[in-house]
Amino acid sequence: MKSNTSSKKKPFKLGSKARKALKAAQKSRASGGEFIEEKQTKSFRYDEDKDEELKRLRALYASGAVEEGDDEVTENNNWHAIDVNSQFLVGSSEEGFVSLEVLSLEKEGEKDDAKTKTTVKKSASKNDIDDDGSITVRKEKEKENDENGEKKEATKSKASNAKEARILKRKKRWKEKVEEAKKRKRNEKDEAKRGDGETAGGGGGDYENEDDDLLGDEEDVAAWAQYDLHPLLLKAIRKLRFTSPTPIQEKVLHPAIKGRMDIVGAAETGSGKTLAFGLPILQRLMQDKEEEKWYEEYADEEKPGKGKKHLRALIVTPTRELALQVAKMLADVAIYTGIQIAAIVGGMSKQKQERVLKKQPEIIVATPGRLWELIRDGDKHLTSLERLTFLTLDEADRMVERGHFKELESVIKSIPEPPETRRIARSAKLTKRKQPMMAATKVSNDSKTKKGEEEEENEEKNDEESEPAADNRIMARDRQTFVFSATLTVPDEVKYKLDRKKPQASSKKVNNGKKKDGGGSSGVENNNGDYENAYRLEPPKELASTNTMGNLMKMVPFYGRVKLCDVSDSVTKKKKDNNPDESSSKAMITSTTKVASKVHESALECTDDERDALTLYLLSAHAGKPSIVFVNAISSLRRLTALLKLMKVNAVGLHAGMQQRARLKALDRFKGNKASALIATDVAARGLDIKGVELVVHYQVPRQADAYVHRCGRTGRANLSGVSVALVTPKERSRYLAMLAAMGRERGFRLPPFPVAEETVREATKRVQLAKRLDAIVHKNEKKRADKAWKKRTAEAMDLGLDADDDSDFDKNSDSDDQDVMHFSDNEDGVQVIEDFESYGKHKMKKELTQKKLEREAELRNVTKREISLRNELDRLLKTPLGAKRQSALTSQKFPTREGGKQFEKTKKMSSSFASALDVIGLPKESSAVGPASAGAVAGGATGARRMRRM
Ligand SMILES: Nc1ncnc2c1ncn2[C@@H]1O[C@H](COP(=O)(O)OP(=O)(O)OP(=O)(O)O)[C@@H](O)[C@H]1O
Repeated sequence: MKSNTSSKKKPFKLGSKARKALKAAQKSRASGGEFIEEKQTKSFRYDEDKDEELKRLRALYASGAVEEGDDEVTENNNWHAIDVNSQFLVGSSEEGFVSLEVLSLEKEGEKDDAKTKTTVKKSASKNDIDDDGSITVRKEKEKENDENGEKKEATKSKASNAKEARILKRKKRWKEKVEEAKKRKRNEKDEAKRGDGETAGGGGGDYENEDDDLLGDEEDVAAWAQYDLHPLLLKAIRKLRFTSPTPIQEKVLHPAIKGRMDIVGAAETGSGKTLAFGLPILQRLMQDKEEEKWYEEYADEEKPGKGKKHLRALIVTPTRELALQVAKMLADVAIYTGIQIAAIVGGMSKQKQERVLKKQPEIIVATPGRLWELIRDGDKHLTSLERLTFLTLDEADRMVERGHFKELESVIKSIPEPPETRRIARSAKLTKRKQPMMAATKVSNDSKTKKGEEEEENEEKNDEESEPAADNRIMARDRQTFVFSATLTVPDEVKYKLDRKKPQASSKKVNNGKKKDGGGSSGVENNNGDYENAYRLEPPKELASTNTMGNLMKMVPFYGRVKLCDVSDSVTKKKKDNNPDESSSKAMITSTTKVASKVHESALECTDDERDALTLYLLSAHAGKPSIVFVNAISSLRRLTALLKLMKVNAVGLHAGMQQRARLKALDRFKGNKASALIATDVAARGLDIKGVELVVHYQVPRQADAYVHRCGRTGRANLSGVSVALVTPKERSRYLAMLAAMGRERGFRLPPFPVAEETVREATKRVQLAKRLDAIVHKNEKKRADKAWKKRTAEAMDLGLDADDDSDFDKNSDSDDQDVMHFSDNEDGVQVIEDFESYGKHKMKKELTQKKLEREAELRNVTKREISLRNELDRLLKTPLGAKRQSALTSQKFPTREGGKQFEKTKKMSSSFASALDVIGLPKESSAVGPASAGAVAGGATGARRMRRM
């Protein structure tokens, strides 16, 4: 519809409502209308053909991209769609003026015949609609006092009231529908999540139709804008409430996403490394999806490899639980994208995992053992790695340890070299061009949103021609390698490889179409400060066979420029600051071990016997909240867990010797607050992200400093505080000191002592002693019961035909008896056979067993009595909470270092932050109080501070 040209314009006075209306009309004018004045009526003639926004909306609708309820797509500054159906697009303005637009829209093809009709109406209660498509702006009737005008107003207002009522009714209906649809979508999503435990990942990537309640407030994720992340990733980030990137993410995302560089990254535990390598992967996959769409829409040819789902990213982690956690984290971020992520770990059904692999997930997070097993078995998805774009080693330093290295090496060897591609910014451009669709919420009234195809083609040509040299001219292998850990060391021999003067053999520079051999660094490196640590590594010709970190670094194929990202706030960094001449690469990533800054470390000197009591003391002080106790051996774990359970501590064990199902169940119980203490070996030391853990106890000093750092890292994560307490016996002292030295701590540095109430510790000791006695009996009885069951089964298998009574004889047979009777060995088939049985004779055996019957039954009865009485005694003690009877501070007899404390000035220096950290873990105020008075006994008298002997 063409606009009427304006008649002469007269100045007029408007009320506040009308002024508002006028403002809106003027805005609309900018998008294609014209303000006119007719008699007493000030009208805005609306020329919809000139309205770019309207055109865009119509095109969206015609293409089927917009459906009812998709107001997120059609929203703009002036108004947003409130209803879309086959006939009408109804919009309302936030300004309150253009309250309604009824646009009849045609599907493509019908365009020529159908007429588009637009009616825009005043928003105030007395709105006017002009059938010719004009917006009418009126002065308020009372103020105008024009008779004719009044008459007109009256008529119009009647008509408009009726219409308004209809519109309101329609609005209401629409709102209900939208709510219903949203609810349905949410339910569907929840169900999909519950139902598909095998592969995690987003649900379809149809972002135009996504639930819109998460979009809108761009402020929440504004800090991420610099990385041009795909809107669906941003949407998930916003949902996760990650308002800004963490330091390691800040450092990594630019070079990894925009520079497509390889990354060697070190950052303290709990600092968000998973997303530092996860986001570049997801972003690239989304870019590729956009590119595929572009090919579909614009290009004559099909995108190479289209239709096939390839494995695009392989992430290897040292433990199964970590693999599952990483997969879950990525799935959370990929929730809206349709990207499929699967975890392939040992201890779970291989068949099930093969089924998962048949779905061809784009991202796999795996442990090396099972991964190699499946590759060796020739799994199709895992052996078609020609499009593998990302190889990530999480906790890389752990990979070089025993048990992982060989398998990892085999996996890496099995990955073919990636194809060489020209690195161009095309995908980025495509993404940019498609952004209006993806981020339609951000679309402004900019009239450039839609371009003719010809125009686009030209633009693309120009783009490519005018592409910045650095982006357009590098031939690069299309694979990025990420190596991450909190405790990463790159030895000098490997750093030598990072010599910037060595160009990568497979890299070629393309300069204005002419290929040149890469010579020197100048052309290769980006002068942008972001990439100041950019290096190229030669891909290794021979893979290393010995398991050192250096060899891992040699074994890992770096095909592109490598960026070293170290935000571990290391000692070596300080060294670097003092020596600015030193190459940054050489100074960084040498920081082996650094405990996360939010973890308050402490130590407690104790004897072997005291370990259990102190552990009980610490767990009780922190009762009800999740704590982790790390032990060095499975046997210690079993004993301690049983002991704690007897003392009514809700403890659960986790170690590598457990069935995978039991491992996951234990972890689930702990995560779900069904157990308050996790007793674990170092299998749980790395990577596990368990919310709310505030206390980590090192029951024994770990064998390596990096294990200590990772153990500590289970608390103090994501900017929260936590406390670590290392129990150190005299025997462990040298290991403890070596550990401090390995962490770069100054000579003479000791961890601050953890203050304890000695009297309470003694109370704990009493309970522990009782529990130990009880445990010994329970253990013995359990063993007997197990023996009994086993012997019964064996006897049945031998067809001895024992009486019911005879069963008890087996109960009471000692191990030595058993050995006299039978000898078991494995035959070649692994089947147990009984040797010497025939020679012994069934009859003789039966008789012998019967003779011992009475005597052993009596013994069993006694044992049971003892067990019951011990249980009762312990129960009596446990009725009073630990520490409730504490009255005065006493010093330890065994540890002069814990007495008086005058000579231990360090305690005085214990920071107030440590004191408050103790508060965090719930220690009573006086026990956590530190300062001069706490040197032995704090005022109030209840606390004796244990402290480490100066060594
Ligand atoms: N940008 C962010 N903002 C807020 N929280 C974040 C952000 N990125 C990650 N997190 C959260 O921080 C926690 C730790 O992240 P992550 O597990 O990736 O740490 P990590 O550095 O890998 O730790 P570790 O070295 O122990 O494996 C997680 O709970 C994660 O959800």
